[in-house]
Amino acid sequence: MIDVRDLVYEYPSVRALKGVSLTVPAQTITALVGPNGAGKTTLLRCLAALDDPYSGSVTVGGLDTRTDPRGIHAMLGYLPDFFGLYDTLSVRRILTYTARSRGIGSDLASAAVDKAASRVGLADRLDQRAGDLSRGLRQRLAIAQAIVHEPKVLLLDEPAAGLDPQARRDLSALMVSLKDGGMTLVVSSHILAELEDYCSEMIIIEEGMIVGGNAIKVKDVARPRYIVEIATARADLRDFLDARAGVDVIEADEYHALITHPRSAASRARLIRELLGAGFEVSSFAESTRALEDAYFSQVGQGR
Ligand SMILES: Nc1ncnc2c1ncn2[C@@H]1O[C@H](COP(=O)(O)OP(=O)(O)OP(=O)(O)O)[C@@H](O)[C@H]1O
Repeated sequence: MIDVRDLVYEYPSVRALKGVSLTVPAQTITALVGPNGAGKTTLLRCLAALDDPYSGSVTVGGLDTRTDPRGIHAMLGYLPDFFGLYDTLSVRRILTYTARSRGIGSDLASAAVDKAASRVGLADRLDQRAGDLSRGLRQRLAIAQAIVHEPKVLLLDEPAAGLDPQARRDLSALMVSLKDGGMTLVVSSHILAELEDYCSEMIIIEEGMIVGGNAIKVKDVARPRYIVEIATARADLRDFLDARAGVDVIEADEYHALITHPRSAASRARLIRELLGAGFEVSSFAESTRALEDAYFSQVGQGR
């Protein structure tokens, strides 16, 4: 659905994107993560055809951002990291205004408003003033604005920032339901721990480049990640694991290793037996519940 090739973007004083290439499959949720200043917002703005690249190309649904920005605006919704709402207006009026400014005719606007409000769970608040909504509901209203024209692609820049845990959980469920309804979502976030609740791919960006060159599959059900810990240091832990069939070592030091391994109790038991047989004092062998964070921290900062 989205295809980015060798994208370079420059502000007057800084090259913010240094040759980014990526693809985003249709009807998926891709998380865009990385440290402050990595280039996430710049990339999202280029995907949304709001900024023109210095070189390279971006296509969304087969349209090129340079040659058909308006076509892309029609098929795409964008929630910026800082958004404003007309606090004195009702939810209905705000959404109606957005629908009309998106070119939806007056005869269809009311149905579009009702649909967008109900998709984000605001159907019973249409007559409430935006200024009276909680932060979580304001975020939902801003997302409703971004989807009122039923885009195929939705870009969300830090949508979870400042939300409490319940509102973040609701937001995750909302994103999944939008994806299930056919949308393709790209979401930038700093909150790694919750990405696994909703996204299927993670792209790490650092200093304007995609780390590792590829998206990371968030949930690989067949090959989960395990953390192996040993009580006494062994410099050969990585080499030993590397040599085992079916094991991929993501990171390792003398005391622990993060590995991927087939989800089979028998093969896990065999690996533990082999470790013990080779004199490794295994103190723990557990599935990593923070697989994304592990993957993120094993990748970010390596190039420095
Ligand atoms: N309008 C601008 N003018 C000049 N430089 C900018 C501008 N906007 C961003 N930059 C610079 O471009 C780089 C990428 O910024 P960007 O906002 O895309 O990063 P980010 O990953 O979204 O950061 P954050 O997580 O803090 O929002 C940074 O070095 C930033 O200082």
